[in-house]
Amino acid sequence: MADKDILARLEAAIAARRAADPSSSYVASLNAKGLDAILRKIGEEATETVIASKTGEREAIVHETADLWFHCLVMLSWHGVSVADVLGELERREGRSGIDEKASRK
Ligand SMILES: N=c1c2ncn([C@@H]3O[C@H](COP(=O)(O)OP(=O)(O)OP(=O)(O)O)[C@@H](O)[C@H]3O)c2ncn1[C@@H]1O[C@H](COP(=O)(O)O)[C@@H](O)[C@H]1O
Repeated sequence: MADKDILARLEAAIAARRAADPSSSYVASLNAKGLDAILRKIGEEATETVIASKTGEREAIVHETADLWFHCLVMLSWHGVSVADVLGELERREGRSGIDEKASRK
């Protein structure tokens, strides 16, 4: 079972690598290319996650979802939004049915 603190460690690693040498850091190279490059990768990885899910191959689903989550963390870091902000939003929604939430918006 993986350690749930990996998200916090990965967030710290991404923050630390943003200003590194792009020739030795993928995070730095992506940041150097700019937000559009980060968003393109999220789009690619989201598509690959969908394809993996359609194949039903467990290993591919895990691999592509990890790629997607990683690139979302790079995007959050770009905007200075923390993992805690996103986890806090999920926590805020905890226990409230999506059906009820949607009905309350009408
Ligand atoms: N978790 C990851 C991680 N997941 C995926 N990737 C990289 O994401 C890239 C894009 O994945 P693709 O499958 O699309 O590969 P690709 O087609 O070669 O990529 P492109 O040419 O399209 O950019 C690959 O180079 C992967 O190695 C990651 N790179 C880094 N990390 C973490 O980030 C930390 C800092 O990394 P560096 O900035 O490289 O030091 C690392 O210690 C890791 O913990």
